[in-house]
Amino acid sequence: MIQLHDKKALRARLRAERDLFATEASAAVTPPDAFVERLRRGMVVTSYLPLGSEADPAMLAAAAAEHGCALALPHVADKATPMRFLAWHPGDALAPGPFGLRQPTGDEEVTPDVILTPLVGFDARLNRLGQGAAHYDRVFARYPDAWRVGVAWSVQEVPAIPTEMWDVPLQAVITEKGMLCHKES
Ligand SMILES: Nc1nc2c(c(=O)[nH]1)N(C=O)[C@@H](CNc1ccc(C(=O)N[C@@H](CCC(=O)O)C(=O)O)cc1)CN2
Ligand SMILES: Nc1ncnc2c1ncn2[C@@H]1O[C@H](COP(=O)(O)OP(=O)(O)OP(=O)(O)O)[C@@H](O)[C@H]1O
Repeated sequence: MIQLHDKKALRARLRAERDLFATEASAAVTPPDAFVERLRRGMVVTSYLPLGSEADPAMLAAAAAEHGCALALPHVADKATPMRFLAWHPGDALAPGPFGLRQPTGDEEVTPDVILTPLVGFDARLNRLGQGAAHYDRVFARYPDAWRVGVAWSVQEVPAIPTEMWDVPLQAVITEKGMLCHKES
């Protein structure tokens, strides 16, 4: 049985390590060939705008846009309401949301083909630790056919993330060092 405090303590430790890495390193997440090869014209790719020291997926989103993909960003109302993905074009207006987020102002909900996913921690089996609100866990359950790609700094990898019944693993993780991918996906 996984104790709630295990995840809480791991989250706190990993956020601190991520903050340190972001202040000391001048790393960037660039699009690996294996990511670009999966992009097709007309796909919907959801990105996110980094909070604090999160890895920035901007160059992955730019590669997707160059390959004719449509972009979207997450929109949350609060911790309890399910997250939605709203269409967004680079340069479109953003509005302040909860948790210091900047969010799209439109109301065009889209179905994702590729979900670029922020995370607090991951392991080699591509289990993911998030903010603890289960926003992405619920999205993964709702869109099982979307390609689930985590975006992170390499220092966010740990030997094992405690998993629970509802956790849906990622299929790839892209860091400043490249892409980890599950062979079958
Ligand atoms: N950049 C980004 N956008 C995102 C997420 C995310 O993790 N990162 N989300 C993922 O679900 C959704 C927003 N949900 C969130 C849920 C909880 C917290 C939260 O508890 N934040 C902490 C501080 C986090 C930190 O220091 O890194 C807080 O406010 O105390 C943030 C976002 C959608 N957009
Ligand atoms: N698919 C789901 N539907 C409804 N509730 C869920 C679902 N998945 C998880 N939860 C609830 O959300 C809580 C937080 O889950 P968890 O700690 O795994 O979040 P997380 O994966 O770290 O966060 P996130 O996905 O937002 O980044 C759990 O205690 C669980 O009760």
